[in-house]
Amino acid sequence: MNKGVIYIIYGVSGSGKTTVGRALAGELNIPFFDADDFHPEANIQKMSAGSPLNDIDREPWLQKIATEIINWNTDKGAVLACSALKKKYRKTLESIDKQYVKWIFLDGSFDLIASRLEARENHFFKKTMLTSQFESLEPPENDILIKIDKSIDKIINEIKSTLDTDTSELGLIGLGVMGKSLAKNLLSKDFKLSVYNRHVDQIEVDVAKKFVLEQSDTDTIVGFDDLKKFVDSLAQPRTIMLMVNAGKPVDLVIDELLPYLSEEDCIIDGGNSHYKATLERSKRLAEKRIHFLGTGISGGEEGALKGPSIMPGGSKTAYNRSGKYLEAIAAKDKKKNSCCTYIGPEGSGHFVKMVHNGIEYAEMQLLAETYHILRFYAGKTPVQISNIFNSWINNGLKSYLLEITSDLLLKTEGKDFLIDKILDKAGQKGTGGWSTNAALELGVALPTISESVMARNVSGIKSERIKASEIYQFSTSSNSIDDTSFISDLEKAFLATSIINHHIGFKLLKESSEVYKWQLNLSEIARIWTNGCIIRSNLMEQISSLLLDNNDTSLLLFPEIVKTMKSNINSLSEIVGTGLTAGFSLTVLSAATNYFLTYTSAQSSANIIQAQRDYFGAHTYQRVDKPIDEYFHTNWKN
Ligand SMILES: NC(=O)C1=CN([C@@H]2O[C@H](COP(=O)(O)OP(=O)(O)OC[C@H]3O[C@@H](n4cnc5c(N)ncnc54)[C@H](OP(=O)(O)O)[C@@H]3O)[C@@H](O)[C@H]2O)C=CC1
Ligand SMILES: O=C(CO)[C@H](O)[C@H](O)COP(=O)(O)O
Repeated sequence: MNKGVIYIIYGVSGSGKTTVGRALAGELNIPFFDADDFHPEANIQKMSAGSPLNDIDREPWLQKIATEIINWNTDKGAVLACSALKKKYRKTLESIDKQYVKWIFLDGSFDLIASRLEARENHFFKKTMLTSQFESLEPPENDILIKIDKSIDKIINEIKSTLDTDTSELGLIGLGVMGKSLAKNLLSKDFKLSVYNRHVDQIEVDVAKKFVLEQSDTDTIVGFDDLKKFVDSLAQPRTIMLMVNAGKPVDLVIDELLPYLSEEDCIIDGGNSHYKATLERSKRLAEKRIHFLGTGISGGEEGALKGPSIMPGGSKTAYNRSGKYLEAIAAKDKKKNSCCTYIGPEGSGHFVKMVHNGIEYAEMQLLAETYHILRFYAGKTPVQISNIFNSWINNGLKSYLLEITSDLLLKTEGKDFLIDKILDKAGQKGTGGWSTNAALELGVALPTISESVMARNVSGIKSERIKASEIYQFSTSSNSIDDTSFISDLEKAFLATSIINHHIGFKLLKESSEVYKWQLNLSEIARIWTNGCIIRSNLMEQISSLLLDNNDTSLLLFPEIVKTMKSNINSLSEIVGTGLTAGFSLTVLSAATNYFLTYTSAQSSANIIQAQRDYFGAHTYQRVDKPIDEYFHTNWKN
């Protein structure tokens, strides 16, 4: 482990060493010690009798403190209040490497300190000794000098800003797509930053230093490819943000960091880590008294630069200390509140981000299907489809994903649309699949999201799809259609599916909150998703205000939503029927329709499933005409 810094607040009696020392220790979250508590009894009696101590009296006292300083240095550091008036006393106290000792001298006039001492009661030090203290005082040399004729808050701020001149308040590891944007965002908010990127011979050389040189103001950022120097450049307790790829890289970086960290330091993992991995990391780091904030960040490269949506979960102490950086760089909602909020205990931040991405997967698939049917059933060009999407935006369906899809359709390469040049195999990094696994574990239905994952999987078997299409020779039909009513139905189907998808995503959040006892505030989660993130939309604004009134109700049961669904659901069924008949796969639109029809059916087909289970496996069933806690088995063959 790295060594802790000892901050020694010194000056004559009455200068405020104890008050300032305690406050500074609180700010830095390290222990406070008063040198007076280490006096041998003989010294206390001598001082109480009004006799000044001589250097022989002081020697065992200073030696005892010097030994304590060595101990505190191997732990997480400390703040010490000590008169230390003479240079030789200060030399005795400097029992550890100089770099770990910060001397802070409290400077006040005789009159000011005398008036403060007069106001003191029950203290063994008498005002008459002040003169000898001033006589003994040898002026400080290169120490931090703080004038005490101001409030305690101002004194602490001054000490902190002076200490901060040679340290950064925040460290960021990983200057990839997200790391670079977040670093620029943090700099724009005037935070003092150290950045680190690994060195890989001939591949990754001086990445951080080059990044620093590209910035307009290089005074507030320092770049490193040496991890120890990076850690040493940070103010303690440290806050270090990781923006590296999820999975093994996160553990590798944490393992490399650990030898240099001290207790109370905080690591923020801003990548898309799996929530269970975050839970494990939190436990492992808590054993070393290091805080961990598993933090979902959404907004892509541009969002990270201009203001993402941020979902931190984990140590509340760490959030209280380091959350200010995240809140400052996050996007702002319509009321100018930060789109960053403390989500809940360990793992919850990354769970919420995972569900965000699950909703994102289904919204993307919905847009892909909508584009596909407009292009190949309704025969629209990319430009016409872009215009249709824009008209939907103007009608109130505004969402980031709809906007970028409308935009990307206009991109050309020579005479061609770029969209036609892109291979139809969708990639994925896992968050959609993780959401599906979580839903299976928690027994939640997640059809729109899981079907979007499956659609990406099927898209991946491109060569087999080509072979199958040649064997089956199915053709899609594009009968002459009534443009206006088809596009109007599609718009309604799009809205209905999007509502169903959000209902499904929020149900997963609700169930996780109950099972893991996270007490998720769903309205607040929807609020921080109204800006900065990939799934920001008008619908999210509505969801946030609906959930504000009732955190427990399923979305599809809110009267406002019921009204919207009632006027759109027929169009959804209509579009799915038409599309499937015409030979188009509508994975998410169908999944949403099926979910909705099951969800709104008082009588489902599951009685047949129960009868089958009991028939072949004696799994028992409940009856509609008997109490719910009674189970029955039938001998079906007789
Ligand atoms: N891109 C996006 O839109 C979004 C991404 N995320 C998440 O943010 C995280 C970062 O993503 P992104 O910036 O896009 O990824 P990049 O691939 O652009 O950058 C990854 C960074 O991690 C570093 N890194 C990788 N492995 C190691 C290692 N073993 N030791 C040290 N450093 C390592 C890389 O260093 P080097 O340059 O040396 O390889 C690089 O700086 C991921 O978890 C991602 O899922 C979250 C929201 C949006
Ligand atoms: O988190 C994100 C946005 O919110 C990322 O863009 C995410 O990595 C996209 O996921 P995938 O690559 O699986 O499509």
